[in-house]
Amino acid sequence: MNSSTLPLIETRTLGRRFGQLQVLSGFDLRVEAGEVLGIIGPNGAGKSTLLGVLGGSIPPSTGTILLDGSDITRRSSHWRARNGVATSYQIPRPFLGMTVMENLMVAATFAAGKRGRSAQEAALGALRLTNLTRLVNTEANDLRLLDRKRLEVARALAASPRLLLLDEIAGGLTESEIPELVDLVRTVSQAGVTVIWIEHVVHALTAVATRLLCLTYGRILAEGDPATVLASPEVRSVYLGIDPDPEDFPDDVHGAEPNEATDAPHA
Ligand SMILES: Nc1ncnc2c1ncn2[C@@H]1O[C@H](COP(=O)(O)OP(=O)(O)OP(=O)(O)O)[C@@H](O)[C@H]1O
Repeated sequence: MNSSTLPLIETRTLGRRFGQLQVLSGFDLRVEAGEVLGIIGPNGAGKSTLLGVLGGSIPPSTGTILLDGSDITRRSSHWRARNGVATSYQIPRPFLGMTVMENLMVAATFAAGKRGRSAQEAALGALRLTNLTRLVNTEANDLRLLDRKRLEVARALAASPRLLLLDEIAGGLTESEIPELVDLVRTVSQAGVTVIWIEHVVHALTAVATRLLCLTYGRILAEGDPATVLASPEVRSVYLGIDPDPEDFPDDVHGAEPNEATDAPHA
């Protein structure tokens, strides 16, 4: 088959069970190169499990994962990091006593398996993309949270990924910092990296996502363009905690956040 017709990543009947709990079930996903796919869903919907399965830290119980058409289901997270799939987590875990550049060199060398000049170029590229050049000699310990988040994304980018998985990276940021984070994700996307971003800060996702998917009980409740997904009665009810009757709630829901009164998550 012509590789240009293949999605960058695809899952077929993916499932993951923890004991008696079926967290993901019959999960089929196709993500094309260049997309920014946003994923929302209530607490416990299976979002982080899905990201872990895609990134290789959680083996699936059933199903298949294809990267560019090749089966990577049994490949480790280490292998995936070196072959185009990188993950950035909510809680930054840099080496606190090292500078920004040292952290990126470690990521490029050990996580990505690059050497010498290639490692240095990857680290410098990640620095530029994440706007951290000004802080190159600052110890991670001294970075404010937003810059630690940048560094976390930069460490993932040092592996030169084609697919970047973002797990609730807006967590802990102030409302005024969110636009900068959105700009960061947009810049990464414009550099040619495909992004899958799980997030509870819905307006951050809608600012940059080309497609939104709402997960509940490990299944797709709705997917499509962000405005349509957020307007869907099921998503309004299950995730946003809004009465599905649009007559009662005519306001635009683009800025809506999950309703804390439901089992929906924190913003
Ligand atoms: N290692 C594990 N062992 C047992 N159960 C787990 C494990 N990891 C996740 N679960 C359970 O699987 C379900 C889905 O968890 P997951 O973290 O994927 O949800 P989520 O949608 O990311 O939730 P949140 O929005 O709260 O982060 C939850 O009920 C969780 O308790």
